[in-house]
Amino acid sequence: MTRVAVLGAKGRMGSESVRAINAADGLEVVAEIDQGDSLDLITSSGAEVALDFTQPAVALDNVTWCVEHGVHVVVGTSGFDDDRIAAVRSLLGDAPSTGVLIVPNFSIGAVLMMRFAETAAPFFESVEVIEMHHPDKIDAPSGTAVRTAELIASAREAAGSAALPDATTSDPDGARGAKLGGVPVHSVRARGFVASQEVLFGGVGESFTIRHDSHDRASFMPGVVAAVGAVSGRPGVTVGLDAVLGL
Ligand SMILES: NC(=O)C1=CN([C@@H]2O[C@H](COP(=O)(O)OP(=O)(O)OC[C@H]3O[C@@H](n4cnc5c(N)ncnc54)[C@H](OP(=O)(O)O)[C@@H]3O)[C@@H](O)[C@H]2O)C=CC1
Ligand SMILES: O=C(O)C1=N[C@H](C(=O)O)C[C@H](O)C1
Repeated sequence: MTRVAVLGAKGRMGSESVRAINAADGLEVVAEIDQGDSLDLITSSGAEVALDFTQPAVALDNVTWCVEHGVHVVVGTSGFDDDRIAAVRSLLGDAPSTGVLIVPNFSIGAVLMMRFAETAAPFFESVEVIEMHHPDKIDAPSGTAVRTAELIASAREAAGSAALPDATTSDPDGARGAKLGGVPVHSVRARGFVASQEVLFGGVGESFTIRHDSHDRASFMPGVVAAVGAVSGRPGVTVGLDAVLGL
């Protein structure tokens, strides 16, 4: 049995993860940690793996604590952009024995959406990302949108793509969205959504849209279980679920 601590255990994702992990073969939740609880519960419960679903402001501190105590950690919390990932890499140093698996989105459809967007990126003149989430989400843009934009920007840079065409000279209210790596990202917060995203590509005479919808948080659970089961066998920092899924 792999012993697992869940951080943010009373939250939307944490509570669903506790149920999914306890229902999975070979995994058991030994610590349910939420706001106000000491992280010492991780070590006192004998957890080998921690799963973080807290909030962006505290997740890096939680990861640091886990690495310093030799506990493998799966990070589901958003906010891990390239700068934060670099901070985790330097925390682990040159000879990491602890695994840190940072997963912007655990759903298989979202993982494929990001992969397909990265593949399409060099082939179109224009690209924009629209993400849609429930209005209780505290951060914007979503971690998935940040990761998608970073992958698109890297693929375009590697291919020597030109800057996106855009004649806008007046945008006092930010209608053209946030620019991440030069890619416009638009965030919608509306009741009825769980997590959705569209990546819109445009070329001469054509458009190409990749869309993914999570209608229920159950969509994240197979990925959560796979990540928690895999992290101890992956020392160092891994970003995304691709390698765990064999993509
Ligand atoms: N990677 C993925 O596939 C997914 C990632 N997410 C991300 O996961 C994170 C959590 O989302 P969600 O479950 O919806 O959020 P919730 O607000 O429902 O849950 C977060 C929980 O963490 C608790 N918490 C806050 N700070 C701490 C702390 N320092 N230590 C322990 N617990 C703490 C909160 O308590 P309190 O409310 O009292 O502050 C709350 O119970 C977000 O960043 C979200 O973007 C969400 C869905 C999928
Ligand atoms: O807060 C959420 O709900 C989600 N957060 C993650 C993100 O910021 O990308 C993953 C998914 O989109 C749901």
